[in-house]
Amino acid sequence: MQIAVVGTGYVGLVTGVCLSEIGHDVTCVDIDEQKVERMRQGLSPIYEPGLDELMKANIDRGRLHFTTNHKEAFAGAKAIYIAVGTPQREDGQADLRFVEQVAIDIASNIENDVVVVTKSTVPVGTNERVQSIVREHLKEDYKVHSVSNPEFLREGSAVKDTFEGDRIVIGSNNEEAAALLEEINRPFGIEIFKTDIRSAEMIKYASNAFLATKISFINEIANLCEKLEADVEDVAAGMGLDDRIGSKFLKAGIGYGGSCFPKDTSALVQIASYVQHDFNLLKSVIQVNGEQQRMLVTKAKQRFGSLEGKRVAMLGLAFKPNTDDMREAASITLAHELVKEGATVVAYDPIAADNAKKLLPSETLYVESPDEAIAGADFAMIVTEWDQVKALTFHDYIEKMNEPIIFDGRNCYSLEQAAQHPVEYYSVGRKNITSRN
Ligand SMILES: NC(=O)C1=CN([C@@H]2O[C@H](COP(=O)(O)OP(=O)(O)OC[C@H]3O[C@@H](n4cnc5c(N)ncnc54)[C@H](O)[C@@H]3O)[C@@H](O)[C@H]2O)C=CC1
Ligand SMILES: O=C(O)[C@H]1O[C@H](OP(=O)(O)OP(=O)(O)OC[C@H]2O[C@@H](n3ccc(=O)[nH]c3=O)[C@H](O)[C@@H]2O)[C@H](O)[C@@H](O)[C@@H]1O
Repeated sequence: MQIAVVGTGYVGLVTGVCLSEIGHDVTCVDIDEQKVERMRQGLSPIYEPGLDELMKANIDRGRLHFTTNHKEAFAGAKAIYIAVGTPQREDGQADLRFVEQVAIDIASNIENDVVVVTKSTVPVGTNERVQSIVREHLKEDYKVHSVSNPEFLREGSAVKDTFEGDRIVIGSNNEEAAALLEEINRPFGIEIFKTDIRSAEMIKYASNAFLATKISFINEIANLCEKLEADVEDVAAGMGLDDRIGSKFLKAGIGYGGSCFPKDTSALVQIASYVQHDFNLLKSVIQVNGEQQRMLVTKAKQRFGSLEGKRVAMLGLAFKPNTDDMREAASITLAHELVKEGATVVAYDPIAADNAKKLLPSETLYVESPDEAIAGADFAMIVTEWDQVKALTFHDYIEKMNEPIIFDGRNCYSLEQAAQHPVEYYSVGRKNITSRN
């Protein structure tokens, strides 16, 4: 089937590429000319394992095209996917400017009936608004129906998640439009869950809010474990054995970052407030996360008193491994706090360093390897659990650092290992190892 995808970020590009892989003829359109030029050559503008190969293969098969021209992209398309950003506005609301612009782009450029599929994460009621905007701006009488088809992929495993997702949600108030979406998605072989438009929109926010809640919950338990001398890794493992709880998303750490949990939790608090609902639970989840993101600096200040003049190895910058995405990464808060306290930050990340340069303090120094980062450092902070970071041994820290003092925000090492070495090791929700001889 002929399909157009508007927006080629993490979601749009992965969606477009995967739809072409299952046999559809896909044209991706973006307003960013440089990006489109790169993609035409088979080069992905984002780091996502497996994406480049699929992109090249489908360009070669003639099933995947890129353009900056909306009319060209929409010509003959039966479905047009909206996958543009819905960033957070200052007041916490989702900014729908880009989605609304695409609705106008669709109305101005289509020359046949279409189903408009919203992949972007949008507040309840937005699909109906998109449909009205398109219909309002149409110059000819084409049939246009909206379908909500929220996306659940994770960055870093986006391609795998698209082919092996747990469900595909189709929210529609029109049977024909829903049937078209089912037909498009059937080759994925993933369970399809059909519902009305508003419930589909809510499923996306509720899912992200629930996962964020799980993370803040385990982080609060971790903070309690530290005070009560329990071990959060064992607590999470013991809890996770209960099927009703499940073991996933119970990893304590320095809080959630990324382009979605922070913005979607704030947006849901705002959505609730429009209907005079005070979403207290979610407000606490957000507050706990803010405190958790600063936790490593709090611990370092407790240990040293002043951080003035300290050289800090910051190991990992991205909000999680396998992505170059720096949006809402804890490293941003941590680096700014460290510089404010008078410390020098020496940062390492295998792929996010270029993106980080726009967000971290200008005083930050960047190095090419974890070894260079820890060389001569007064303490190390593990922010992202990259394999390259986990490959550092306690022997490396002892040999290369000024003092082997490690604040691990991701619980990368076992306490048993730490206890066998003359290091100071502070992790999350576990006892401190401070027996240095
Ligand atoms: N990043 C993620 O892992 C996930 C994101 N989402 C949601 O998907 C949506 C997209 O997110 P990302 O892919 O991260 O966004 P992004 O910000 O990486 O990419 C958006 C793209 O849309 C393009 N664009 C903006 N206006 C346009 C227009 N009028 N015509 C053509 N292109 C236009 C931009 O140039 C940009 O390339 C958001 O609503 C997000 O919440 C949902 C699930 C996962
Ligand atoms: O709406 C979205 O954009 C996406 O948001 C998340 O995906 P993503 O942000 O890519 O990454 P996750 O793997 O969920 O991690 C988010 C953050 O939570 C943290 N996290 C995750 C799991 C955990 O147990 N503990 C924990 O601290 C990670 O370190 C990271 O900072 C969801 O997992 C996706 O289903 C969703 O589609």
